[in-house]
Amino acid sequence: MQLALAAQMRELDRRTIEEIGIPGMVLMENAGRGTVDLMEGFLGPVKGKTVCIFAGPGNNGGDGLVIARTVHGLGAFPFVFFILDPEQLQRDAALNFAILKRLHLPFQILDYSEKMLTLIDTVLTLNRIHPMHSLVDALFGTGLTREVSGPFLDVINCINILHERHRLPVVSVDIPSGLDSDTGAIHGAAVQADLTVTYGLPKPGHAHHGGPCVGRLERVDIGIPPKVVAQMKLEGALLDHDLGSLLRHRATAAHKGANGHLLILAGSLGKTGAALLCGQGALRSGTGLVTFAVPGDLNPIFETAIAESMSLPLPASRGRFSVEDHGLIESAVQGKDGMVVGPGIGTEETTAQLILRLYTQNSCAQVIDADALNILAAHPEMLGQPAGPRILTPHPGEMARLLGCTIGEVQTDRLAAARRLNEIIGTAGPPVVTVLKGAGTVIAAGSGEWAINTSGNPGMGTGGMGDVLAGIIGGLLVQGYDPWQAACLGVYLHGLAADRLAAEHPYGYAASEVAQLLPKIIGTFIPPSTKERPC
Ligand SMILES: NC(=O)C1=CN([C@@H]2O[C@H](COP(=O)(O)OP(=O)(O)OC[C@H]3O[C@@H](n4cnc5c(N)ncnc54)[C@H](O)[C@@H]3O)[C@@H](O)[C@H]2O)[C@H](O)CC1
Ligand SMILES: [K+]
Repeated sequence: MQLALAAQMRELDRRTIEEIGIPGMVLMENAGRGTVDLMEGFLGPVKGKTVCIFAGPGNNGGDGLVIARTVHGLGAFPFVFFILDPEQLQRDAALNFAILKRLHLPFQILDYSEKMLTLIDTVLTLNRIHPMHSLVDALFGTGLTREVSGPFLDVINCINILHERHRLPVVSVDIPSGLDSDTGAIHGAAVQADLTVTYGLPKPGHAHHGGPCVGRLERVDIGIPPKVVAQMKLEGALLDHDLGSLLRHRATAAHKGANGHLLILAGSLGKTGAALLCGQGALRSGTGLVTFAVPGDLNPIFETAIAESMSLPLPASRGRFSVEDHGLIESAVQGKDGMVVGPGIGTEETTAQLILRLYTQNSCAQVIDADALNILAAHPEMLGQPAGPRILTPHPGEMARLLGCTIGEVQTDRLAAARRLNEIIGTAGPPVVTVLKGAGTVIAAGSGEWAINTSGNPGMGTGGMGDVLAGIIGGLLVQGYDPWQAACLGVYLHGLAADRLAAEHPYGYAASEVAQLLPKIIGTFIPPSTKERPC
């Protein structure tokens, strides 16, 4: 499913209205009526119930007025709270306010002196007269431009009190008010919705940071012609179930050599587990062959740990990787289809020199994770010299070190952070993809595409989860998926496996279980392969 930034949504509106000729009132009418259909589908019929609409100063408020009129037509009792003087409303919203007045639908203007308790009492009184169907948050949509304050802040807090303390259902129009539709940042306070109904296309703010305010997300087609959307060449997308169509099922005659060979440079004394989890992720993603290049003294561990893999002991590396083994690794890379570099390797100087040489001299596609990222962060001058395709998989802390900023700055606009790293590495050279992990993992390609993941859950915040992800992405890479596809599929499938485990084990699960479950998750996307008839 494509995603639209606020500015892109406004441009879609403009083209639809000015170039195609569909009036904005039609779009607003479709938005409001479509929202009521979904409200009834989610919360039951509105007939005989109260619906309180909180209307803001723009078109989001205008949508709320269409909703008020629509539920009234269905036998409900709408009550509109305006936060600012509705006589100031413009264009389509003003037209809908004029209609509301002609229909004598009840409304109240919450002047600045209004105390939250008065508003709460009013709503609870209405709830006693006709039971509340829902509170409709039509304060702000894609037009939010700054911190909410004053009466808007009071009303958002009031809606959340009515939601949390009095259990009144909340429906947000287009996006929960207070949430930035582009970045998912909360500007002061945000409505906690049970249902969010968005228009045209979903926005990044619905998915960033896992969308905790959004509740269930539904979409209304308000009549923007597909041709107008296609002409916009939107680059953003949600990673969702549609992604499964990328997965290829194996030809019956496939053999291990056909499914790629991955070289993993990971592990050091006391951190061999990270390497093994990475290998598990790769093998369970369907990789044909996995070879661990490991410090020689640690090789006995790898000889027995994963029967399906091979290991290459590095003689000069004792307990950690050494640059003296660079030549041996370069020859080991021959015949491999990709590498994963980083899990558990540490950041000793000799290891750092090795990683920097591989990054700037080796043209094989590399997934760069964990300490390899920290090594690059310590040598930012090298970032712009990738010798081949690079997929970087930082968490917010590693990203902050790579960009030389704070974690807070990374989290304020996660898409911008991922794109910034791609720019530093260079978007005109070998393909680069940045995966900024976390709730609502963001993936950005140097070529411009970007995506936000919809799978995953807080249970993933445990050791080894990133190691498994790096292995999955590396495993998909060597099976022939391009860096963008490997990153998107790896992130989505990794989160999906974790969601399945969270459902079965709410108290937690281990990273190795995510790797174990992967084949089953992949299998849900692949039709049972039709067995080729033996000739
Ligand atoms: N194609 C579509 O998606 C359609 C969307 N519709 C709805 O229109 C809104 C966007 O409307 P807009 O008037 O641009 O902005 P908002 O209503 O979101 O914001 C109102 C207004 O408020 C001012 N403002 C911004 N931030 C603050 C703040 N912190 N405090 C106070 N005031 C603030 C600013 O001037 C804004 O303009 C979209 O979300 C949909 O709900 C159409 O109805 C149908 C087509
Ligand atoms: K809203």
